[in-house]
Amino acid sequence: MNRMSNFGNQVQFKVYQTMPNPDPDRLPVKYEEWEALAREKLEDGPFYYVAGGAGGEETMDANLRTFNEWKIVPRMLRDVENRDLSVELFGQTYVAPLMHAPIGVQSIIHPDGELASAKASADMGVPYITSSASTKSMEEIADVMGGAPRWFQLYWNKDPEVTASFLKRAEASGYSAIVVTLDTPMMAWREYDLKNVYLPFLIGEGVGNYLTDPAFRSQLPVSPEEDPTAAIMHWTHTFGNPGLTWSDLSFLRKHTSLPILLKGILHPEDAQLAMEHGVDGIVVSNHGGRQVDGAISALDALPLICDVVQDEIPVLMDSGIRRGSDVVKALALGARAVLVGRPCMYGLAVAGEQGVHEVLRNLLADADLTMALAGQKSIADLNRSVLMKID
Ligand SMILES: Cc1cc2nc3c(=O)[nH]c(=O)nc-3n(C[C@H](O)[C@H](O)[C@H](O)COP(=O)(O)O)c2cc1C
Ligand SMILES: CCCCCCC(=O)C(=O)O
Repeated sequence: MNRMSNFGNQVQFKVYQTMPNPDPDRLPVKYEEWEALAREKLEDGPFYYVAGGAGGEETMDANLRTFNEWKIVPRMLRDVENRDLSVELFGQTYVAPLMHAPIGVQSIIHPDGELASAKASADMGVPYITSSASTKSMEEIADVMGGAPRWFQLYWNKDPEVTASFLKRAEASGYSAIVVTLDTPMMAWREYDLKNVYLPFLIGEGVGNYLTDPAFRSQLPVSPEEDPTAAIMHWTHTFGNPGLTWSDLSFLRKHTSLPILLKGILHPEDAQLAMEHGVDGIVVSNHGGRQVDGAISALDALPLICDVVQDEIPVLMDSGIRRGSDVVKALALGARAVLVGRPCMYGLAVAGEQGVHEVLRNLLADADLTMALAGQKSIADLNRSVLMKID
């Protein structure tokens, strides 16, 4: 039997066993409850850094609302006893179409930070995408994951030597794809962070990958150990590169043989350009509503982009995945896999590695059960006929 088809039953049994005498310390099941507990654990600064969006949060809200506008239309009598949630991407088979989104500065959420999230993902067989802005270095994160699947997310530094060095280090430490985030060459107008006067990078969080990088260090007049403030200031000036254009993509291709995915694509014409420039995949994303307030929701953008891409390269998506039904809807609209962001961070805040593990496990179980009850046994069979849009 496929490994994934057990998740639903495991969770059901656990819930039913604890029903007569609920343990008050039991970890939450509901997304909203994880978020509420995270709110209790974290100070205003870190909590709103995670939970907040750009501007008036119109796009962040739209990300969730558009999932509700699509309805699953279940089918019956289709033998769904054995389900297959596995997915193949770039020649590798993954247990499920779910990945841990790249998330930086996790030390503001839990002292174990990215190491906890990476270990939980590795244990679940869920690929972990290490952020350039991780508190821990990409090598430390790779070390705790053993041979488990991992990708690396690149913030394209102004200094080409640093960008090339990151790509080289990612290959050397066993990352098997590069996700280039294009929507954050600079931080957006984030009202909670401005109100709270909270930017983790300025207190040295999330720069671990840089401080250990030989190319980054070679640009500093003195070492970061001697003058941490100067190192952070140098980072703020070089972190993002708003001057990039499509023709610059050839630089990345020259410096890595790994598959390259572009994250932050929302316009169908950019999807077309991505293919013309030979990229290997696309992540439809508005960064969880954290960058352009007023931008199209990721789920609205997804089918428009899939219509252009026509399965020539894999299209992944994130921004708004909260429950198993969201996973099924995104896949039915053309995504090959989805990335999970804030839910994992609330799990991390509440219970460290165990919390992330529980969030991922529940999400997988929920997706598996939703597939089964909708009469779908393989993600390859999912298509738009499974859904209906209610405006
Ligand atoms: C606290 C936080 C930090 C993030 N850091 C990064 C990052 O370093 N690199 C990146 O590409 N995306 C980053 N993201 C965006 C996520 O990868 C993903 O696009 C987003 O969380 C999806 O939206 P959702 O959380 O609403 O599901 C971050 C998101 C959050 C909440
Ligand atoms: C100076 C911008 C760094 C942003 C890195 C973390 C991130 O992507 C986020 O959304 O927050």
